[in-house]
Amino acid sequence: MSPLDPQETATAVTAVNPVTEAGRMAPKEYDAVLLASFGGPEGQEDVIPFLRNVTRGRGIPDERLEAVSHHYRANGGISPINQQNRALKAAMEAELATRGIELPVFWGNRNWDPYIPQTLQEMYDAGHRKVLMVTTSAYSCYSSCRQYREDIGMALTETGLDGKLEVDKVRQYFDHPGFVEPFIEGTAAGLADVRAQLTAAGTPDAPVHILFATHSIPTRDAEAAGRSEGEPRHFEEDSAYVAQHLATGTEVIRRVEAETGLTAPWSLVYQSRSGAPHVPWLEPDINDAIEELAGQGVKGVVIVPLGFVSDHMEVVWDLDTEALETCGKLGLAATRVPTPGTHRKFVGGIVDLICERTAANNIADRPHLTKLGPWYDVCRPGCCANFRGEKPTIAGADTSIGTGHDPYPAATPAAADMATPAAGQATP
Ligand SMILES: CC1=C(CCC(=O)O)c2cc3nc(cc4[nH]c(cc5[nH]c(cc1n2)c(C)c5CCC(=O)O)c(CCC(=O)O)c4C)C(CCC(=O)O)=C3C
Ligand SMILES: [Fe+2]
Repeated sequence: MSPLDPQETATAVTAVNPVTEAGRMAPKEYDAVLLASFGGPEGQEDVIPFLRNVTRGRGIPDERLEAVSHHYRANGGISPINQQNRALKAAMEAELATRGIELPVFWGNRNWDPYIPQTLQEMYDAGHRKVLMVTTSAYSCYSSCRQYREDIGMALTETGLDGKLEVDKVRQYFDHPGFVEPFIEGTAAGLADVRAQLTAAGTPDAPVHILFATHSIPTRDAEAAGRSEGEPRHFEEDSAYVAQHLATGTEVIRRVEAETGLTAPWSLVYQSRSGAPHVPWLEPDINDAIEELAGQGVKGVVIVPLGFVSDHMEVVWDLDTEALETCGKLGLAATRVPTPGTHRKFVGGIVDLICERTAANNIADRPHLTKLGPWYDVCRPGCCANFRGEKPTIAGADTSIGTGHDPYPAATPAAADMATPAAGQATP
């Protein structure tokens, strides 16, 4: 339940969507785009240095890192993510050129070459001064939002570019049609595929279940996701991260049924949990959910990697290897739906997200498919908190690094009830 007094909530709800003028930046003449991503190793010799980068500052011994490297080791030490980002960058360049927009795209990673500080330096040396960052993370949480903003803040500090180079970021795009529509297409095709597998097996009417899969995160991070200091709004699920996934999943199901007549019960499940066992992370794990569904008589599963932008290691290993193996072991028909990747609609959507920041527009007109959006250009104070200590951070109301002005009006934004309906959601 919400920590808010229900009465207070009821009177405070002035709009379903709290993203009014607050949290939006004025249009700006950006002169370059930064595609920022996670990065991944490109050979066996990169694996441990990469994992040291991911876990930097936590003093994790190499033996422990070796233990979590098996999926990279099994794939020749190569993560698919860098190739996918090279392809996404090329597709963004082509789409910008088609629209006659002269904005060069640069690429930088948080954890592997090309690293963000060197890319920012390269951008500055090429004469760029106003940079708009697009990240390969769609939702709100520390790992997908604030950590990118911190890494830019630290890169500006370490390169001495703070005050010389402005870096802003596009909003979290979990409910942008460019991100969601490829999943709608994929889920429709996946349902048809699993139904066809069951028909071929002589059980055309057997129960099927849709699993929306996303990265598990510590519950403490989930609770801090998208939540700002002192703002009296709440999410029914106590987490913007969870609420955003449920709202997006709800919309995928609605559209698939409207467009194809196909549907099935669904749930949100989590994958790729790491960290100490006593620290609570979001559950259920996808493999546990699949076992439970099989126990309830489900015969087919459609796995939708709703939390991810490309078919990187967490998708090809944790879903295609582990989760599909779990399905195979239990005799379930199964398929894994593609991520947006370089889908025409996703690339077009990314360019739309860039364009909405360069020209004046009304917030209400910004594309968004759930009542949680459109998300903020500038995070509110404390949003997606880092419990490991403050760092210089861009694109937030609680920082001045990297941006030209404070976009916040004096008045605080109206409170709003951000609870999402989880209609149709079944618990496996
Ligand atoms: C929410 C989220 C996303 C989705 C949003 C987004 O896409 O950004 C994501 C993506 C990714 N996570 C990735 C890889 C890793 N994540 C790790 C560890 C962690 N992730 C976390 C969260 C997330 N992670 C968390 C809370 C941790 C533990 C704490 C920490 O260590 O910060 C570790 C350390 C080893 C381990 O703990 O297993 C690795 C190697 C790769 C690259 C894949 C490739 O190479 O193709 C990608 C795209
Ligand atoms: Fe991760």
